[in-house]
Amino acid sequence: MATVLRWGIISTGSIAGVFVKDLLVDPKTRDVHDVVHKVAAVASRSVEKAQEFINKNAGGDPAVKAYGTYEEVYADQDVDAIYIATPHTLHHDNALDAIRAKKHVLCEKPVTSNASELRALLAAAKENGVFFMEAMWTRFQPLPQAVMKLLEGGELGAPVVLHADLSGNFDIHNIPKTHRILDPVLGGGAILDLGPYPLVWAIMALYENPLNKFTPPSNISASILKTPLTGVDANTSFTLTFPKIAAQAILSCSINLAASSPGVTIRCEKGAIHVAAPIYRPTSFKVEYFGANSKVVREEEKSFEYVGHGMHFEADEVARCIRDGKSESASWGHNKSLLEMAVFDEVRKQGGYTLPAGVEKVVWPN
Ligand SMILES: NC(=O)C1=CN([C@@H]2O[C@H](COP(=O)(O)OP(=O)(O)OC[C@H]3O[C@@H](n4cnc5c(N)ncnc54)[C@H](OP(=O)(O)O)[C@@H]3O)[C@@H](O)[C@H]2O)C=CC1
Ligand SMILES: O=C1OC[C@@H](O)[C@H](O)[C@H]1O
Repeated sequence: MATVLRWGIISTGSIAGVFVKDLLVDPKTRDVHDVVHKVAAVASRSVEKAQEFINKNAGGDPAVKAYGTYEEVYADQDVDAIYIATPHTLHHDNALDAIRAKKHVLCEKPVTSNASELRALLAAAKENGVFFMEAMWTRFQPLPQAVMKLLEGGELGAPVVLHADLSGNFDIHNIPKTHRILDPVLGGGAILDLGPYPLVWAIMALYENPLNKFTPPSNISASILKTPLTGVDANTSFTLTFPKIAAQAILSCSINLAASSPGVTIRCEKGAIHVAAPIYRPTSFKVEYFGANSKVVREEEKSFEYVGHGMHFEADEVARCIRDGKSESASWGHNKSLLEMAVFDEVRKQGGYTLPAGVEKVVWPN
């Protein structure tokens, strides 16, 4: 018998719609038979919006409850886990409310505004005995897992330099300054919104490399160009050095440029892997194998297809962890989110990007 996980959805924004549609994809289409997902309730700041969202993304299913406050979904006894998809700077408060109501939580990336907020949430999750995970969906998709397996297999030798970029052209001169990508109150800018993706590739390929033994980067160097429109970071680059495996990650993100492809290149001693954009849900990659003098002697292309957008893989992980009584995922556990937030704190510190007073609910260092 498959385990049924009953979800409560917080917010009716664009990614919440994609997530709900993925929850409703039949798990058998991805050869999953042990867990299934049920959308039990949707909460918005307006009950009409919640109902419209259900009509649009869940076929108007009358079994899905529409709420006009987030508190109602936290209190609903028919909800097991909450998916939080509000703007970044609201994640801490929304997740804390859910945790205090003893709900398991899957919280969109970036999990919080800073590492101190995350530490506070993890303490609350422990105290309340609930599962907590950042929605780092890329980590659970088939292609990144195949790339990790290839790197671990050793045929390409050790990874030496990883390049990863995620850019998106948000048309920043023509959108309102209150748009979440531009508004510092909502944690706007490239690093918090797009930065998680180049970073997750560095974590998967370098930090999680078995020879690295989860040794954190010894050095983080960052540079930020802010937009005069609102002062959020428009173009950010950062490098991480992993001394244990003598490897470096060169990472970048921009909100005023289209994505380039390949978005990730992993250069190893005996070959290279090129991952086609978009790096948050890639569907193809190319492997080059080097011969003498590092000349490419063989190339292979791999592609991946599945029904849905790819957010259901992380949802399956949440369902299995909760079924098994776990407090965190082994694949994207608390330490990896903590590393991510520590890197972003450092990048913002070096680049001089501070959020307005009061936006961060717990302020570093704590
Ligand atoms: N995993 C992924 O691929 C993606 C993840 N994300 C992440 O998801 C989060 C939401 O992004 P996205 O869906 O694009 O955002 P949207 O702006 O589309 O939606 C955010 C929703 O949050 C709710 N909300 C609550 N308070 C506020 C507020 N003060 N200002 C604005 N909205 C508010 C609103 O829903 P309501 O009115 O119903 O309460 C709103 O619709 C971000 O943290 C982002 O990083 C975003 C895109 C892709
Ligand atoms: O998570 C995300 O992935 C895709 C981007 O376009 C989006 O802004 C971001 O939040």
